[in-house]
Amino acid sequence: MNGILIGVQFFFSCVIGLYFLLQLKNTKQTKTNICRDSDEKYEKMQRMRCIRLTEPLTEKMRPHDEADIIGQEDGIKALKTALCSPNPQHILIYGSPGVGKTAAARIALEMAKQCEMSPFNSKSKFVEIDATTLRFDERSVADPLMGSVHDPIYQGAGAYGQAGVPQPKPGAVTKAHGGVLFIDEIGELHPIQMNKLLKVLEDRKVYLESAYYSPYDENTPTYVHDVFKNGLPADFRLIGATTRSREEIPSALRSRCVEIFFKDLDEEEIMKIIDRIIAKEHMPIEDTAKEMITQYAANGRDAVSILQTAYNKMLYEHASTIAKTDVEWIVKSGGYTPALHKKLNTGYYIGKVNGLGVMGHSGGMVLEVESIAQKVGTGKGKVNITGVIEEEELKMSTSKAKRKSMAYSSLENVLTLLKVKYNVDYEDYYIHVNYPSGIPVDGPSAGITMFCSLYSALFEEPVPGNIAMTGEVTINGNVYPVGGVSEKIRAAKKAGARAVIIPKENMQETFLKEDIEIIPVETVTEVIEYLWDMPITKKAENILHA
Ligand SMILES: Nc1ncnc2c1ncn2[C@@H]1O[C@H](COP(=O)(O)OP(=O)(O)OP(=O)(O)O)[C@@H](O)[C@H]1O
Repeated sequence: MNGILIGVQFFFSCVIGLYFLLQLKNTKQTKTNICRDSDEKYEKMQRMRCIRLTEPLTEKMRPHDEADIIGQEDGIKALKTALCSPNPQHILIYGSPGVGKTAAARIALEMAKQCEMSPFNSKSKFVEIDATTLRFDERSVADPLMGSVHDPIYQGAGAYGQAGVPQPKPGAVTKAHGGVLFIDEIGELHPIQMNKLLKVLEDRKVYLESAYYSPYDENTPTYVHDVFKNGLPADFRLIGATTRSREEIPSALRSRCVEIFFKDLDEEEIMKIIDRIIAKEHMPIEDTAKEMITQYAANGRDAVSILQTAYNKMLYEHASTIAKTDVEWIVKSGGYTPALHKKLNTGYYIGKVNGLGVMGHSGGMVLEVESIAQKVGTGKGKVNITGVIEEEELKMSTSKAKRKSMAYSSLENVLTLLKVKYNVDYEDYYIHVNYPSGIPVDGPSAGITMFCSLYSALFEEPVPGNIAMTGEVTINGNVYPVGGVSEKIRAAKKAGARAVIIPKENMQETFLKEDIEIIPVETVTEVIEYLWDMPITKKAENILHA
């Protein structure tokens, strides 16, 4: 009996021994396979690292210091003011694509690092992230912005996974600790991500959560306990860039940031960007080709890209210089459209006046208005207006409302003013006011232009073609202040205006240094006196009773 038992025991011992021997062999085999696979992949990666294409021109020509950024002097000054101080502020940059927002933000941090009183130092990082690539994940399994926790259920057989310990993964807010977090297209952040970001800006740390974490678990390393107890550090300054308008950005974010506007680049500025590249890269190019690029490039990135294609074409065709025909071919095949830059002329026109407007990020622009007025008999008149927005939809937090466009209301105000103060009964006239630019006009600032245009048409008073104006007109003939006057003055100057009429309340000391005559006015009477150099009532009476 004993012999049988010993035999059975021996048999099972052999089976168990064999089992473990096989397991050991398998493990060794798997390890060998993994090592072989890893070696092959490592070698492949090293081979890939040896392959390098040449650096694209856009990378090579990335601005490296303040002087390299063209046309954004005001924006850079504002960035420096906000960042180079003992107490740097969060910043929001508005502007069209490719006008230097990212480049300026990078340079601003470098400048702040040189600043003695700045809390930034040589180790301060610039962490760049694009909000359009940040997917919102309700379970926060992977959150590259805030950071996430890899719970044991997702970790598989890793060391933390086997020990059942949740593993914190820092996000961009922690990686940017002590430096700048740059979020491109910040307006595209999901509202929940935006709220989380606002909380981090306030706490200057980020708290992570996990159902797998237990403060009493002795297996959990001290680092993980510390993260769950005290949060991950996230003390950074935010620079958000957006191509959206101010109204589209949540006010909670805006109120925590300094808002800076980057303007669109004009032909002269695009030319400076081109000249900088040509000088650095020693590119041979015809002057007419350069001029054509400035007409078609909507921003700095476009200019660099057109130039690079033209240069490649020249090399490919073994030509000796970039010709205008090369650029013509590129703009045609690339579907580029030319930018319209209105130039004023010095003639005198009846019914034609230069107004000024502000469009999105493009800054100020000259908007022409033309009017005709024909007497058609008592009560037989008609008033037409074209080229303006007729109706506007207003979105309020709880409801939507429609209202007549401000340009429409301006026309009604002007007609009332002409009737009451200047005895012009518009019901007796066929009147047509037109904004020919193709850009729908809205806003009260069209008032003064409409008034002068109609006045000129009614009283046949020619208006100088090199004067521009902006201002709201009331039914009593007062000129009220409007927005965007600095941009409008800049646009008038660029268009070659001799003088700009603005509301007196908008007048600033800095305008006196501008290389253009600024005429501040409080009433339309002052405008008329300036334009036609004689007291209005007398002249109007002369014409009306002729
Ligand atoms: N104002 C400028 N001065 C000089 N170069 C510029 C300017 N704007 C753009 N560029 C050129 O275009 C490239 C792209 O600019 P950048 O990425 O800074 O633009 P951005 O405004 O951040 O655009 P996006 O909103 O598309 O990210 C730069 O590397 C530079 O070569």
